[in-house]
Amino acid sequence: MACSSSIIGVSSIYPKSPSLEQLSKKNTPLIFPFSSDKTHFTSLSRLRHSSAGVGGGGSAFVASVIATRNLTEEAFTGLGVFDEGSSLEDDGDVEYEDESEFEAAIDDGNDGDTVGDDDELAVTRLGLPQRLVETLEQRGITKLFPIQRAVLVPALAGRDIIGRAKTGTGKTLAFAIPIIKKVTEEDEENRNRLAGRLPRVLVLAPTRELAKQVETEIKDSAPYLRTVCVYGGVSYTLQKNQLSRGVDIVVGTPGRLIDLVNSNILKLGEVQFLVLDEADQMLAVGFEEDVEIILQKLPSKRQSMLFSATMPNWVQKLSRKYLKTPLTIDLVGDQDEKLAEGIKLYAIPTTSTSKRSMLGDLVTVYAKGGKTIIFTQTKRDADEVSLGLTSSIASEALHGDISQHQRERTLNGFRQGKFTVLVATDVASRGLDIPNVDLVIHYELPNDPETFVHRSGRTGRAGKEGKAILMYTNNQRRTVRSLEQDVGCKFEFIGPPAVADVLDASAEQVIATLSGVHNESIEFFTPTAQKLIDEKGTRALAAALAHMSGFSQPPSSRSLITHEQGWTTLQMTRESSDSLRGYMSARTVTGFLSSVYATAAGVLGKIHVIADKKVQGAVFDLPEEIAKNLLNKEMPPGTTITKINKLPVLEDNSPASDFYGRFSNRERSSRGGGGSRREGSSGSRGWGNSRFSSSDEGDSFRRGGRSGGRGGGSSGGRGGGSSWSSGGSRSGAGSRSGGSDWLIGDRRSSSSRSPTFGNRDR
Ligand SMILES: Nc1ncnc2c1ncn2[C@@H]1O[C@H](COP(=O)(O)OP(=O)(O)OP(=O)(O)O)[C@@H](O)[C@H]1O
Repeated sequence: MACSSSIIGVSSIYPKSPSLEQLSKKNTPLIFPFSSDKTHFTSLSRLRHSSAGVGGGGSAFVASVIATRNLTEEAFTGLGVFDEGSSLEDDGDVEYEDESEFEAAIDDGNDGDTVGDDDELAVTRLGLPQRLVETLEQRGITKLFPIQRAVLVPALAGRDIIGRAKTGTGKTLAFAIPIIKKVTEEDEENRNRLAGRLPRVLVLAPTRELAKQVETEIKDSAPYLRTVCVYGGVSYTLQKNQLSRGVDIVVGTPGRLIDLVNSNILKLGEVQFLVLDEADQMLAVGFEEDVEIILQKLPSKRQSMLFSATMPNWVQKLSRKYLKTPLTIDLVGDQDEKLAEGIKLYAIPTTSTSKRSMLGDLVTVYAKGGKTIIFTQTKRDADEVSLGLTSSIASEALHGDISQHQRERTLNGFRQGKFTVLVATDVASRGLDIPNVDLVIHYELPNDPETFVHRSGRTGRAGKEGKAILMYTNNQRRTVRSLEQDVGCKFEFIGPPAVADVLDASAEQVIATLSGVHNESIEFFTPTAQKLIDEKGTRALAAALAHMSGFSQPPSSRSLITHEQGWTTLQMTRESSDSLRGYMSARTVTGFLSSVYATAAGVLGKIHVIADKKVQGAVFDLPEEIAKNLLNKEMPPGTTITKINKLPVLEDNSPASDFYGRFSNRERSSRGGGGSRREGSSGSRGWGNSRFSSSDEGDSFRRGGRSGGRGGGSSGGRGGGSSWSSGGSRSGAGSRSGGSDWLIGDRRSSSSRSPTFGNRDR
């Protein structure tokens, strides 16, 4: 089987596209080493034809022009017009001493005719079948995204491909477009293809939701082809009938596919194209055995494409065994930044009591009425968080204990905007494409950086903007910093939303809600409204707005530290000339309060010292009334006490810790939960190791249980898969394993059921 492979590095796109002919030559080792230390819009890579390569020796240079840091027009610059006639040899055997020399040559040589030409990505200019172009355009897809452009030429040339790109950058169409083109053209040549035809394309996806999504994307792009989606949890009969009527493309999860093959309902003998989507996730949900069984049943003469966020050992083995001289197209590579651009990241310190109470306010202020996905670690938390929110914001839970039918209804309802907050376990973190999700909240730290990337990637898709908020507890601070390093991102550290911001955002949302009220209803209420305005003026409308926002009662004060209602956070600072200058501590605050207002000292809540060494100060909580009294007292000269709306940066006096979500190895081992069906032995917290996702997904639903079975088949130490690309900050301790709540039985959530902020009564 195949042994050598070729790599197209970070967004390696050519000033002149390699020709179909060239890319179809299976032994051409096209090596595009990508540099990690450069802006990828300008970084260049050297292409060196090995002696075994076509074109016989010599060397040429090829630009690695773009990065998928974002999907701006700039990102597309330099892709070059799709040109089947051009070839790498056209660049000649010119040696350049360094990249800048080559860059200059590229600039000179291009004369602006290939670089930066918007039209070069236009779907109308790619030689695609007219029917496909029309449906793509109807869907608003007029230009290819980078991964699609990068895959198109080699895929059309028949190359096997391993692909990787950031979340939401269009990987589905990257494989779908060339396959649809080929299948469509084959049909145009052979108009007598019989009804009852056997599938020519097989797409494997790790979850039902993903399989359905891929099916939809393909059906929407090529409604004239027969595409059937098969997955467990629903009746065979419909799928059987659909298959028996003849099919071009089958998309499915491995478990149900095997069942259909074994019962002779699905025949794979004519499959020409295989796609393995989210291959590493197949491993994480225990599908490796099933996948291999299916691959062994496929005709050996076929084209295969494999998309995977990481390359754990199993995926590497799979590609070596079942792919022929694959071309690797890696648009992420060693880039520091693993997240799709356009996602603004926030981190907020919380406690187990405050996190739930501030959730509603975070959604109100940061999503502003748009769609939000909240990720929890456990199904129980997903249920509880959703239930807790529902009193103020319409929300639904999504996890593996919910029936397939209900899961589909929930997802559809969320897509259609029937409710705005989805609370999900990591079942929804991979691949789900829900348009216009404005906000992702990590209610708990993910189990590893990669889960963080996938969860966050549910927003900011297809070049749009989005926000993600990470909730963490004080002793997870170090992990948050590690996450920044691992993912190559920067968090803006925020505090709980201020009352004024929540009120403003609520009012804005109410205004948006009002614009959706039907005219007939408005007419019905107009006489009463007129009467109220005559009697009370604008206060009548203000009262209605307050009530609709959930604030019939005045918002009560709450702590900026714990978010608890009825508390006020005050700040105490001392002038440096003060005779007591020196280190400010909790004891200093208590002592001071005892001397000026003993009652306050007796009921003091949390105290934190301000981190800035230039400021001698601390913040502390007092019950609302006591705080008011204290503020009315005269202070000794040099000391100031004020009410604050935003926390300053505080000293971290908690013990350092370094672990990811609750079920990262490290934490779970401390609770002795070693009985996971998937024990990750990989030594890295980072990218590229075997993944043992916390996902409670996959056909574990289908099989009605999660014990043993295939997941546990390969015992113990499966880890240590080599990372996808070397270098970077990938080391670290404690890869997670397992992590779904079946591992911990009936653990109760530690979160309290504290009400949401203020006296919201919705
Ligand atoms: N060329 C394009 N122009 C406009 N929209 C596009 C284009 N290609 C894909 N899209 C849209 O972008 C969205 C994201 O695509 P897709 O789900 O394939 O991303 P992905 O890379 O597979 O993401 P993930 O890694 O999260 O699974 C989809 O809604 C898709 O329809």
